[in-house]
Amino acid sequence: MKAYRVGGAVRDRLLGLPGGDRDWVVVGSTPEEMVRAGFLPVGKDFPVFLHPATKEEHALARTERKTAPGYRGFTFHADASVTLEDDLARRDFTINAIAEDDEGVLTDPFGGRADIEARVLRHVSPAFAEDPVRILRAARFLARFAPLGFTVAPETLALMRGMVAAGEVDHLVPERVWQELKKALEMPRPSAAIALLRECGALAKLLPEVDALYGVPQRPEYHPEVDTGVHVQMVLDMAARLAPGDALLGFCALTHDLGKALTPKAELPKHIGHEHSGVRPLRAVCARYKVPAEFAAMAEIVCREHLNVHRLAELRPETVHDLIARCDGFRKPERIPLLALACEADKRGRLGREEEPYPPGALLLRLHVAAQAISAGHAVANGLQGPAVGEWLRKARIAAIESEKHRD
Ligand SMILES: Nc1ncnc2c1ncn2[C@@H]1O[C@H](COP(=O)(O)OP(=O)(O)OP(=O)(O)O)[C@@H](O)[C@H]1O
Repeated sequence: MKAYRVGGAVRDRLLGLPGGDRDWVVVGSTPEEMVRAGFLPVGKDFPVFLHPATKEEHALARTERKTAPGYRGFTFHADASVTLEDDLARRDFTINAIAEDDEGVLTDPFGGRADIEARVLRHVSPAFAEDPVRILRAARFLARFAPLGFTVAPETLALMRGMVAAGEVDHLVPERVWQELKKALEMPRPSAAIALLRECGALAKLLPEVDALYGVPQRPEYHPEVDTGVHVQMVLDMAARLAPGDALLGFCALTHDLGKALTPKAELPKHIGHEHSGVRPLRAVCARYKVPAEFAAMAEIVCREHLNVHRLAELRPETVHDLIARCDGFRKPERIPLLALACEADKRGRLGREEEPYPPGALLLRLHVAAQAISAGHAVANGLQGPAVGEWLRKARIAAIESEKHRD
């Protein structure tokens, strides 16, 4: 038996990025032999084992055969006769289909190294079209590597378009879409993922609410980029810049303006009430992909409140209090910094406004901290009970917001 490093670890090293030896492929072995050698079996669908000492994943070299539509319709074949090249041939992108042995010798039958140098994401073989998840993986890898100059090979984009046209993405299960989308939102340039999904037609199928934002104009004095889809892409990248790797913020950025696609044509380029009309499509997205509850709740807060936060300095203290209360920001204080960041990303995700400061963000944090410092314990200490506690608390918090607002 012989083990080779494969996949992301080899790719990242060739790109000069840090990363460990995570994944291995084992050639010329059988499951029984792996177990005899002390490896721990972990794979449900195909033979994957953990190294007894390093706990790194070792998969038996395998081939795969498509048996049904969708990403689940595969049968795998793994025995001692499967070669390294066979295994690399079933992988998604050439840059992920390079193996390295213990002496550092590379096996690269599909030109992965050349594509790393040329910064190209290219599919390994036409079998790419058999698994629609790969469309989402392409989007995720582009969101990750676009800052390094990567683009998608034209023939890969054409293949992806063909897959979408053939209805392949209709077979994707929601969990898998969400998992990949969430990962894309953790990457440094999530806009590249959304743009690629749009280019191949997958966005219209998977997230029609987002796709519908392209071509919707906004007032140029507020939005020099004009197009709402372009704005959302800019907000996504600004969010990734403000809080790298934060998918929750990324999801808020992606969905904050969904209401703008619903503005009646006669009202354009104004979008009066979009913060309310956006809630319905947002809920539809969350239901479709079983988005985690806190993602759904936070995205709804950002959708509803972003205009209020932008004009926070003009709001009366009781209005600020009620805004924080609507976010449940006294019981879940971590929501308020996130709201502030999302609103900052919205304001700075505009053409030519990227480096502008965002004073409402810091103000919201200050007012929240001041109000949060007053607790029910203070009311009880003052001898209050029952509903009087809540009333006292609201008044005391409003007063705290007022005095904090006038502090400087
Ligand atoms: N759906 C798929 N189709 C084809 N090959 C795949 C697929 N999923 C994973 N692979 C292969 O398995 C390897 C490991 O997959 P994984 O999802 O861990 O990504 P990775 O390339 O290691 O990147 P990361 O650094 O994000 O882990 C990939 O590099 C690729 O060769």
